[in-house]
Amino acid sequence: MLYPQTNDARLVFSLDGVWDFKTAGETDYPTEWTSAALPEPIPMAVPGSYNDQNDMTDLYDVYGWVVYQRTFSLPERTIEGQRVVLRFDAATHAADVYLNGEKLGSHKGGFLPFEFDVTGKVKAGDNLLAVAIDNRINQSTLPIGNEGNVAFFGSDNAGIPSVEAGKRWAKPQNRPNFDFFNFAGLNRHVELYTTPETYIADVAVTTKSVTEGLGEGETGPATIGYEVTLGGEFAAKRDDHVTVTIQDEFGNTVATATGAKGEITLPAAHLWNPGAAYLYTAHVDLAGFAESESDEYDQTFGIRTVEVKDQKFLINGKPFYFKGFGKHEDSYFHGRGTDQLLNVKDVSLIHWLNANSFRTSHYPYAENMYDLCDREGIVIIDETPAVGMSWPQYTNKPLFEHHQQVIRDMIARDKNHPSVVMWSLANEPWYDQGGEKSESALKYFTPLYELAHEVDPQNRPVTIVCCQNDYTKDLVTRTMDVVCLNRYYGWYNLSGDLDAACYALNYELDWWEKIGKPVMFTEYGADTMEGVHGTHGKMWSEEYQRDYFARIDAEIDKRPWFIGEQLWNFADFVTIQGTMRVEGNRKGILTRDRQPKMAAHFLRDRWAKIPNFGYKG
Ligand SMILES: CCCCCC[C@@H]1NC[C@@H](O)[C@H](O)[C@H]1C(=O)O
Repeated sequence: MLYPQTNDARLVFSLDGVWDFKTAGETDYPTEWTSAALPEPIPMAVPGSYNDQNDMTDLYDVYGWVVYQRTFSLPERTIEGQRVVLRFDAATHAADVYLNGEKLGSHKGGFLPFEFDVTGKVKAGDNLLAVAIDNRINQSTLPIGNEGNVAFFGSDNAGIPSVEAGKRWAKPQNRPNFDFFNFAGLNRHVELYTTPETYIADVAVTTKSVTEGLGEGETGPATIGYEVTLGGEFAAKRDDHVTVTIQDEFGNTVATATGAKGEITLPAAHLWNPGAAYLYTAHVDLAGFAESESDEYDQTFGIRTVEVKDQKFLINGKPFYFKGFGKHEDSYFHGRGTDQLLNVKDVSLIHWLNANSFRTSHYPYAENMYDLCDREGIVIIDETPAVGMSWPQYTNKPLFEHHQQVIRDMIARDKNHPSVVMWSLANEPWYDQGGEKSESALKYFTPLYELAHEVDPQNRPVTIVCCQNDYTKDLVTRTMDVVCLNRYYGWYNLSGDLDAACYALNYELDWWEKIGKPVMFTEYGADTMEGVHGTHGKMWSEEYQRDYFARIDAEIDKRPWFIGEQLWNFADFVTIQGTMRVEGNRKGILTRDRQPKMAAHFLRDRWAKIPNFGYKG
């Protein structure tokens, strides 16, 4: 799905700003709110989660529907004879969309874009846009919500009559089976855009071959593939009207081709590398017989290959070592709302830390973060919102079909980003119960692994991120291209005892050595309250977090097939309230307002000495 672009053939109108907002019911919303002005609305900024924007009411406890509304006006000359599309970069978690009182449709899933063709429905002059959003999560949504009364890390004294009576009496709430706050609403940009009636619907660029072993700044022959998909009335007859011009990062034309699909060899290609990005632009031109069939689109891309081979993760044929973290889209006031300034600051902190990568835990992030990483040479593991799953889900057919759609949509959106080097199907699905439960997980995830490989034009590696589990009974993780481990030896188990933690880690790594796959950490860490210290750092102290990484890293350094260390987490982040969380999860090596804890300085020094390539030979 192409990101909206303004050019000679297209126009983009942002619908961001302050909308009207009102909370509605648990299971529905008043129909009249979709076609007439909201009664006594409150202001709500878009993009942004609604939860933290108003202190007159507790929007952290919303369970069910809210309604956003705004009017907008368009001049006749900009929409006449054009295709007009209404696009949501995301709406969390489910949305019903109405334009001038007519329901355009619905969308399920809170982290990927969706759009409606509103040609002939949007009018010159004033239009009323109403969006109803449901924040409920359950056993059939991604992410997963518990349908009982306890969330992930929630506490309970089940069985006590008074407690059970209180649970029955309590007002319904979301019970996330995941460890991040369920921020909701119009978290990302909303826009209208126009295209000609026959238009460029999609562009896919792949790297077919490169000259391996090039040093930084060196060039060599490379071949790329491209495929342009057209849409609209005359799409089927216009493939030969497509021209593709490849421009280097200075805008100079370095190659051209005609036809909707083909290969182009550049004799002196600059490769995209971690820490040394180089972006080209594929300028796609559709020259129809009339203006209504003439379109253009600029698609940036990077020339690089990705491959798993001999227990190594190769980028442009060189063994890459992941240095980084799991992150969250999480910040004061914005909640999960997209914030380009924070993205720019976080990327500067990734550089400051001498890191080179992160995982989009635990959902696809906003597109502008991937664009930033493309230009900054930062590597991304792109993850679906499948977090909190366990064996009842593995036979849930509607959920499986939704998971398939999420994988298709995520890859369709992110396929051209050179920063994206691997897809993660899920985070910490519980699947080590053995027997038919472990088998049911394998039956669920194997087709998803195959689907990701099938729908990705670049055929990148595919993984799944497994939690601290009985790895001998986990039949799924070992089938992935890369084994991604979330391990908390010394925190959630063998707590405070780093000697025993290292022993146990090596005990498990000896087992993985026999599996013959590349292995990396996608999570390891310790909750840390900034300002807590000790001469013999105990848990929650800054010294313990530093010692934790120092000790564990010394062990993984001994394993040549251990290809990366992504710790948990880049920064502190908000979760549900509970006995295990103090204003959220404190495993950040940075505080939520991005100040470094002691471990950040240790890691910055460690990672300064670890090269992007060849660290393990
Ligand atoms: C009992 C072992 C469970 C370990 C689970 C560790 C969790 N992984 C997923 C992340 O979203 C959580 O924040 C992390 C944690 O709790 O800090």
